[in-house]
Amino acid sequence: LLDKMLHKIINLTVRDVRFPTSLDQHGSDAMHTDPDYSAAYVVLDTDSGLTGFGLTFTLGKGTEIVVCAVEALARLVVGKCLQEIVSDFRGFYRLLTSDSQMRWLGPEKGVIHLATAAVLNAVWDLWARTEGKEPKQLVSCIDFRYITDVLTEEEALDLLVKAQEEDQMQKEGYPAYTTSCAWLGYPDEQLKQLCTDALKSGWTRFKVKVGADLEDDVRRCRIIRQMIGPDNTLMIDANQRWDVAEAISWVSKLAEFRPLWIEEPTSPDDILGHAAISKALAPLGIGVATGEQCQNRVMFKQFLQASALQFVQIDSCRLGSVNENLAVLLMAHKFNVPVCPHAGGVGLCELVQHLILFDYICVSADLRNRMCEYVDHLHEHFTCPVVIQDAHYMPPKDPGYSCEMLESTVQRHQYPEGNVWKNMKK
Ligand SMILES: C[C@H](O)[C@@H](O)CC(=O)C(=O)O
Ligand SMILES: [Mg+2]
Repeated sequence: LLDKMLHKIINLTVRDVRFPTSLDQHGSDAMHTDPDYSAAYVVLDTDSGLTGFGLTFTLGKGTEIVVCAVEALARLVVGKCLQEIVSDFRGFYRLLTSDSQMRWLGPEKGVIHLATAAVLNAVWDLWARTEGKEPKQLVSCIDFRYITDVLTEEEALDLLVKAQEEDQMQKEGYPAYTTSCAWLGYPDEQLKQLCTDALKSGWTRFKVKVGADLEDDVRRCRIIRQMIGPDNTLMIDANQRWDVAEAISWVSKLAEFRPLWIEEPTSPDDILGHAAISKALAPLGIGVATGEQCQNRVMFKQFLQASALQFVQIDSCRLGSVNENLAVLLMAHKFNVPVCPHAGGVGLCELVQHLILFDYICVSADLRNRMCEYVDHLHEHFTCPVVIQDAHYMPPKDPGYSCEMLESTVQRHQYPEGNVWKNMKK
């Protein structure tokens, strides 16, 4: 019955929801030393009673700006029927990203693109609650504008129908790595304890934050490499801290710990810089990973064309939702570069698990050098939190895009009026 309904969107609400994670240094890195994991949280109500939930991730301050941007987009959404949107999803994506006045705020980058992600994530959630999708329908969601020189609609369809590997995911899940042991602000004792716990729970892949102080990095990488042993996997993440030459020399000094990748060594916009770093570090067996702050599919296209990354880190809230991430997954496949999604934030694990499962089942059918990030924070605030078993993401069972928060959480954490914030000086 739900499939037959038009689901007219009659209301969009957006709220500023913040979690005081900085108090415990969760999520801290060399550039973001005190993040309060936060979200602009969108709810779409329809006349049928079906509700869609979406969010985009922020670090606390400034979430109110994203909320304003979502409010500015609301008039393009409210009054539309879900069927009308999804029957020309590419057109709807363009409507949001190419409004002739608002596109000046981007286009397809920055706050306005984060807002687009929040709204479109809610639309995908709504759609996912109603029905299954065919490859052709999915390809029709992608805006190929600016990327047809590397990927056409026909090619995309061809790539999509080839892979079909669902059973293995249902049984074993998708491999994950953890970042939660080694945020930059954690003292060594905490790092050791978390690492011990993680090893006991079956984790074999670990990411460490680096980039603030070389001596600290050497000490922390030594601790973690000793604890995890020679066969487990280590990655390092500098969150854009260095210039190009500095990145090369700093990472060379950490090469003895055999990191698989250095993540975000320099400005996320510096494609040629990443290419130079990739070239310099290749002989050391260290790849470059980036993407969590890569603005759009066009940047990803150029990163791939320039061989500037060896691991594509898509982000469910930075790009224009599933629509734009589909384009990136397909381009990465074409360039034979593995996708390892970013998930360090609130709700990102919940969202991105869908994208990486889709990538495996419908695009890549390949697990070599592939894993999805996991962070162990704030899952209890979601109605359908991720399920991790033996360091693998198990496929979600509930319909939707998994980012509905408990209403009690939203009320308590709403900024600045929720109880969590009312009495806190921030
Ligand atoms: C500020 C965030 O926690 C960031 O450090 C996350 C990140 O870089 C990652 O998970 O990777
Ligand atoms: Mg990172």
